[in-house]
Amino acid sequence: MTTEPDILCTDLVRIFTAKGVEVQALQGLTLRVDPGDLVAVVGASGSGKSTLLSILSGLDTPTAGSARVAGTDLLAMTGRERVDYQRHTVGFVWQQTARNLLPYLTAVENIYAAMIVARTRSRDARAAELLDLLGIADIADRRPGQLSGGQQQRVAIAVAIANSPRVLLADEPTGELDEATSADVLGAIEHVNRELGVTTLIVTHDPSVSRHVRRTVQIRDGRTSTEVLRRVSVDESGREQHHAEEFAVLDRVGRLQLPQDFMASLSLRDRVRLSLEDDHIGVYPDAPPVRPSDPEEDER
Ligand SMILES: Nc1ncnc2c1ncn2[C@@H]1O[C@H](COP(=O)(O)OP(=O)(O)OP(=O)(O)O)[C@@H](O)[C@H]1O
Repeated sequence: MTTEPDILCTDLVRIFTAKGVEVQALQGLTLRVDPGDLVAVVGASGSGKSTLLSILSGLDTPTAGSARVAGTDLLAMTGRERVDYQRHTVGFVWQQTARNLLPYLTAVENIYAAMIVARTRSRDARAAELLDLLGIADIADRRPGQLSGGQQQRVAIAVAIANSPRVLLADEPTGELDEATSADVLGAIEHVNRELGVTTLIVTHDPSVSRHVRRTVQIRDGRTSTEVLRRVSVDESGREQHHAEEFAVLDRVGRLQLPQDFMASLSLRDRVRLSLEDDHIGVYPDAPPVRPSDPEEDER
């Protein structure tokens, strides 16, 4: 039996029209994230990462395609369902602290505020659990302005998961932090994912995020292009071995993006030759390679 994914985007298209010019921010993006997964979506500026997150968080709707999160069809939500979805099904951590936390409330009051709005019960027990999980009990009574950037993001994570969402979405959660603090905040997200099993998607332009997640999905030109999967195995002498394998993403109709360095090294462009072999598909430059002429062949 296959479980239903917590995030399933199929052929997602988002076109913006600005001053009569159309921009295709997403061009048929396909993405599947299983329950409990921790996935990073990386890509260059303008590749469509924020557009994807706006759709998944219910702030924007796609032009075409389908998107389901934890069983909710994001294209068919009523206004009321959208509010419920944002309060109970997904939690968000944004790059800017001002968007995550209310500046006039303390850390623990911010956590309570999220629970009060969603009418969550057993608030005292939940708040204590979150302070402990995120290691922020000692700063619970400070306001955001009295916290470091890393502490603010830890509080933001606690607020985002206060109502036990199925999915946690983070948009550049380390965008304003230095390297060491970024690693600390990503470690906190990893810890929450492991302890609570909340399905987590982190969108970032920072490739170093891949050290903290099992799966890194690359977006190029509004489509998922490649994926790196990491796993750890233990060898005979008990040593941990880290493995990373890169895959191209194949969509429903068979489209894939070849990695740019592969294309450059074989000068692949416009058109390629394909051949079906027993266990793989060969991709060759359009023009056959020029071989030195065979004298015997020439005589015939
Ligand atoms: N509201 C909008 N109106 C017009 N064009 C938009 C709008 N939002 C995004 N775009 C365009 O869509 C494309 C994808 O933008 P998006 O913000 O999703 O990329 P990104 O990968 O998140 O980039 P960054 O890392 O710089 O935030 C860009 O070309 C952008 O200019």
